[in-house]
Amino acid sequence: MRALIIEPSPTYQRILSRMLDTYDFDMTFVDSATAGFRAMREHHHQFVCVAMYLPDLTGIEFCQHIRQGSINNEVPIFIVTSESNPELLSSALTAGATDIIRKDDLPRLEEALHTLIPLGPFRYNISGKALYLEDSLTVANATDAKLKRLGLQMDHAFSIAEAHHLLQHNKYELIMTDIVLQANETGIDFIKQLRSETRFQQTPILAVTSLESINRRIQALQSGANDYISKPVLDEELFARINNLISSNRLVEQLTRERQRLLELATKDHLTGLYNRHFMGEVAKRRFAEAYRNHLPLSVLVIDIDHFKQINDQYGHQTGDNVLKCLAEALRQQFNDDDYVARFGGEEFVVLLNQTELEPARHKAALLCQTLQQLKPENIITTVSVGAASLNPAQQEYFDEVFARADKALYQAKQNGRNQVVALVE
Ligand SMILES: Nc1nc2c(ncn2[C@@H]2O[C@H](COP(=O)(O)OP(=O)(O)OP(=O)(O)O)[C@@H](O)[C@H]2O)c(=O)[nH]1
Repeated sequence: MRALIIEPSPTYQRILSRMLDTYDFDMTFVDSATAGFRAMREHHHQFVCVAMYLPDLTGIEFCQHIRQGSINNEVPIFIVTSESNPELLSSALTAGATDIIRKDDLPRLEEALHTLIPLGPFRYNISGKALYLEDSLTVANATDAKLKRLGLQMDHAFSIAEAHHLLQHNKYELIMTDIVLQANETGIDFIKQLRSETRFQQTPILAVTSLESINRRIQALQSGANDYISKPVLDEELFARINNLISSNRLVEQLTRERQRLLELATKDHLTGLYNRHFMGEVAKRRFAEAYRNHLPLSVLVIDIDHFKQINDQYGHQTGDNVLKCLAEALRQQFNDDDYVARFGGEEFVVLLNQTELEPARHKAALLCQTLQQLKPENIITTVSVGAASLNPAQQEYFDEVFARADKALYQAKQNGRNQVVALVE
């Protein structure tokens, strides 16, 4: 952040320097209007303090020159003066001074800065990249300079094809597009194309339109632009609109992530990442109603690790946890995406086998027993017992009933010596 202080008095230069030091400004001190103009041509300053009486001009004349010129003509200018003549002070404001700060009331400058800082681009916490589709290099370069001040890097595309090419290789926080382009292309087409792709549905799009074309602006918004800005573009308006777009999008992204995290917490078992018992219950309700309604087969496997207590006792709880995680991963890989695998608690897992009759379910479970026996998680031979049961198409059965039958089958598998499958019809 740069500040320009035009003050002929070394004493006041020192006072202002001390005061502004806390703001981390890059301060330039000069003692005449001529040197002030030169400094403004050399660098972009975020605000200017100018004394009322300078060796070459008055502060009021300095203001007039800046406001009527083309270099940083919207910069906030504070006239710092001991002058109390109301007419003179009023003419300073008319000339374009942002505010008058009396030298016996310098803390007011700090207050003014506090209200000013929210207006400047430096208050925006923006970073990342923007893409600008614009067929004029001059306009693109000018915009690039503005976006840099805001903290955004800009890639420029002359055509829609070029923009798509850049989009394939870069991630953009913001896409800006001019509406009228060359070769019969329009920004409206580009916006529509972007919005038809899932990955760009959330990306903020800012349309740049000419001031008079109200229809174009409406069309841009209807096509999916989030906002528009009219040419000639005012810096502060551009900064504010870009900031709004990017920060709202970040908020949406943050909420989506948070929602996803809460969903995971509510539906997943934290140790294995498999679905938890609660979620399985909810899914099972829907699956059973659907299967019954459409006369589709549905099976349930209840899987329990054999002698898991011994593993814990012999190798410790942490090793026991690792065995659970390893078996859970194997279960996840063993079944289709359409089958739900859940950790029901402790060392017990449940699988909902979609559109599967009892015999294929039993067969899958037998293969699973073999696979897990060979897995040797943590170098420990681990086996499982499995109970299988299926929805009886003759009766309207619910998950609880089929689960109870599979659990009974599991009990029999344990009784029969473990490491085996028992399937129960009734
Ligand atoms: N490491 C670990 N152990 C668990 C966890 N949840 C439950 N257990 C242990 O799992 C063991 C289950 O023991 P039991 O119900 O007696 O069953 P088992 O030793 O597998 O014997 P069978 O089922 O009859 O073959 C207990 O020692 C529990 O402490 C867990 O999250 N991590």
